[in-house]
Amino acid sequence: MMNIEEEFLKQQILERLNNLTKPIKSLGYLEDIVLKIGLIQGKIIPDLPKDKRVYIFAADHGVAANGVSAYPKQVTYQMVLNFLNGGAAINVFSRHVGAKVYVVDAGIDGDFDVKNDYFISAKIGYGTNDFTKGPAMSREQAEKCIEYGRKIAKEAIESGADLLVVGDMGIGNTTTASAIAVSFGFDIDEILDIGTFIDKDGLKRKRKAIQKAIEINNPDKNDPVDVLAKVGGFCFGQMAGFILKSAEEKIPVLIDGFPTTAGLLLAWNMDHNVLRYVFAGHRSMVKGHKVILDALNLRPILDLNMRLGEGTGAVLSIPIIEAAIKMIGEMSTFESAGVSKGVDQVK
Ligand SMILES: Cc1cc2ncn([C@H]3O[C@H](COP(=O)(O)O)[C@@H](O)[C@H]3O)c2cc1C
Ligand SMILES: O=C(O)c1cccnc1
Repeated sequence: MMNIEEEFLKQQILERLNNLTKPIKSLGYLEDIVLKIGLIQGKIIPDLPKDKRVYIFAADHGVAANGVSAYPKQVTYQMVLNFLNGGAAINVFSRHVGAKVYVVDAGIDGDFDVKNDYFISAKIGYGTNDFTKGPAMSREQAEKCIEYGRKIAKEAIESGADLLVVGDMGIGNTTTASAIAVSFGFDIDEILDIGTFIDKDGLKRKRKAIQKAIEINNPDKNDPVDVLAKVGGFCFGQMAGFILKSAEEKIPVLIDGFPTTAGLLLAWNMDHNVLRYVFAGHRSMVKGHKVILDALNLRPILDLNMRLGEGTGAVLSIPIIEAAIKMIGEMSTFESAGVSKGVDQVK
C-alpha cells in the first residue's frame, strides 16, 4: 500500500515519462523499472547507482550425498577460490558492468586461508545435515543465518553500496531451493528440474530426496524459520536476511536464478514488503523459476536461456536498469525539444 506522498510521487513520475519525446508507454518495461527505482529513492529522476555489488552466498548441503547434482561437492569450495581469483563467469560479467564481487562463506565444508577484502567469513557450520534423514540445521542456526545475512547487508550499505545483487554457489542448491519451494506449497512437478544437467536417474533421486525431506521433517509453511531449519541451507537463510535488510534500508536488491529466488521466497514469507525493493534480473532455464516469479508477480528483466547462478543473470541486467534511469533523466520533453504531442495529449 502506498501512502499519499508516494502516490503523488508516482503521478509525477508518470507525468514526466509521458512528457518525454516518445509515444506514450513506448519504452515498456523500462518505464516500470524507473518508476520502481524512483519510488524507492523518493525522486522523480533517480540517481544512477555508484557502488554496485554482488554478494555470492556459498555453502554446502548434506543432501548432496544423495547424488542429486551432476558435480561433486568439492566444487563449492573450488569455485569460491575461482571467484576470489577473478576467473568465474560472475567475475567477467561484474567487470563488464562495473560491479564488485564479494564472496560469503555461509557454511562451506572446508576452511579458507585467505586475506581478502572481498571474502566474508560468516560460517554457520561445515555444510548442513542431510535433510532426507532429519532437519538440515537447528532452529538456532536458522535464526543465526538470517541475522548474519542482515549484518552483511547492513555493512554493505553502511560502506556505500547502493545496488545489491544476490548470488549463489553450492552444489545441491537447486535441490535445496526446490525443497524450500515445495515446503511453501509449490507443486513438485512444476518445480523439479535437472539443475546442472543431471541424468534421468539423478532426477529421480532428486525428486525422492525432496519428497523424503518434506515427509520426515514436516516443515511448517506458516513458519519460514521452520522451513529454513528443516529443509533449507545456510546460504539460503543468509540470502533471506540480506534481502530483508536491503529492503528495510530501501536499497534495490536484484535476485538471480532459481536458488536466489528461493532465498527471496523465505524473505517474502517473513515480510511481503520486500517486493517493493526487489528486481528479478533474469529468468533462468530452471523450470520452477518462472513458476515462483509468476507467483510473486515479479517480471524478469532478461531471459537468456541461462542456468548458472552466481548472480550472473542479475548482474547482466544492471545496464538495463541504468539505461532506464538515464532515459528519465536525459531524454528531452516535448516542450524542451519543440516536438508535437499526440492528439490526445494536447488539452
Ligand atoms: C563449475 C560450476 C560452477 C557453478 N557456478 C554456479 N553453479 C550453480 O550450480 C549449483 C547448483 O546446481 P545443482 O543443484 O545441480 O548442484 C550451484 O552451485 C549454482 O550456483 C555452478 C556449478 C558448477 C558445477
Ligand atoms: O537458476 C539458476 O540460477 C541455477 C540453475 C542451475 C544451477 N544453478 C543455478
